Amino acid sequence: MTAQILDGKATAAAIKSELSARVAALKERGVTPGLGTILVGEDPGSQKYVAGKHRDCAEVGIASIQRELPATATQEEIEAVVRELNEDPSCTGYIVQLPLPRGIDENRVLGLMDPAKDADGLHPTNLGRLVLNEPAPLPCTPNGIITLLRRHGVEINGAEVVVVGRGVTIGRPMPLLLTRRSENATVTQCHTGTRDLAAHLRRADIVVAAAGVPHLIKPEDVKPGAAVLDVGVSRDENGKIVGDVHPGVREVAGWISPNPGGVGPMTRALLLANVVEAAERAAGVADAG
Ligand SMILES: Nc1nc(=O)c2c([nH]1)NC[C@@H]1CN(c3ccc(C(=O)N[C@@H](CCC(=O)O)C(=O)O)cc3)C=[N+]21
Repeated sequence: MTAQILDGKATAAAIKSELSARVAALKERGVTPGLGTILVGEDPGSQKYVAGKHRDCAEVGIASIQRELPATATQEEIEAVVRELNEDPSCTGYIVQLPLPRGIDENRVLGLMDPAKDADGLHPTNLGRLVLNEPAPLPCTPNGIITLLRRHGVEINGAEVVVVGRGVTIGRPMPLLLTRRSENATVTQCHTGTRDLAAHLRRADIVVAAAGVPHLIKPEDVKPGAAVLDVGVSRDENGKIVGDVHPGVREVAGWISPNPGGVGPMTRALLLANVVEAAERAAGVADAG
């Protein structure tokens, strides 16, 4: 038995086509959603991700606002661009591409963003709203993972989920989404301090592997039929993506997300969804999430 594929590329394409229709409806009311990106430094990976986000925008009719600063930019220079996008009415949502260069206080920069324009769902106010069960833009990767599972009919309600990793973009918010009443999963969070990762993995119906450790999840540790989401992005010596999930897991799991082609495209699609939703809310469109 080989696992069925959680096809992030196809699912993201479907979401983008739904978003295109919502963008067209906004434009008829005279509103064009605009996504801003703030990129600091010349990291080729980050440049590639940001370029991908603007390509997605063009696809669904969202305007692109790109701000680039050199790696030597100061805290004040970065904060000035944040203030500029807060004030810019054509920018309905934006992200600060992470990580920022060493020496920059990342949390301070994120805290200065207008929470109503936070397309990543990582502003402290929005993370707080999530904890308090109040409506807020949702963190894109965790939201993408849940959307990917739902659209493939994988049962989340009552499932035992193991999240591996405790990073701010995935590991920490993922359990917050999964334990909402609408998801109703039981979550175990594992991390580098976990004594016996394999013991937890063996009981999991769903594994979210977001540790950034190549091939951490081994076939012998996965429960047959489980859904396994490979979120890790490491690179081998040729620059090829190596995920957190060992290729042998395909023979044991019931569902697996390829990497690339799984969670990455979903992250980008749900980012666009946050931008469209924020523009709808600002335009007073009912039912904006
Ligand atoms: N403020 C902020 N928000 C982010 O969402 C954010 C960030 N900073 N910093 C970096 C990470 C990384 N990230 C990716 C998104 C999509 C793909 C993606 O679409 N990947 C393609 C393949 C790309 C390739 O081949 O390199 C795929 O998985 O199929 C990858 C990585 C968003 N991040």
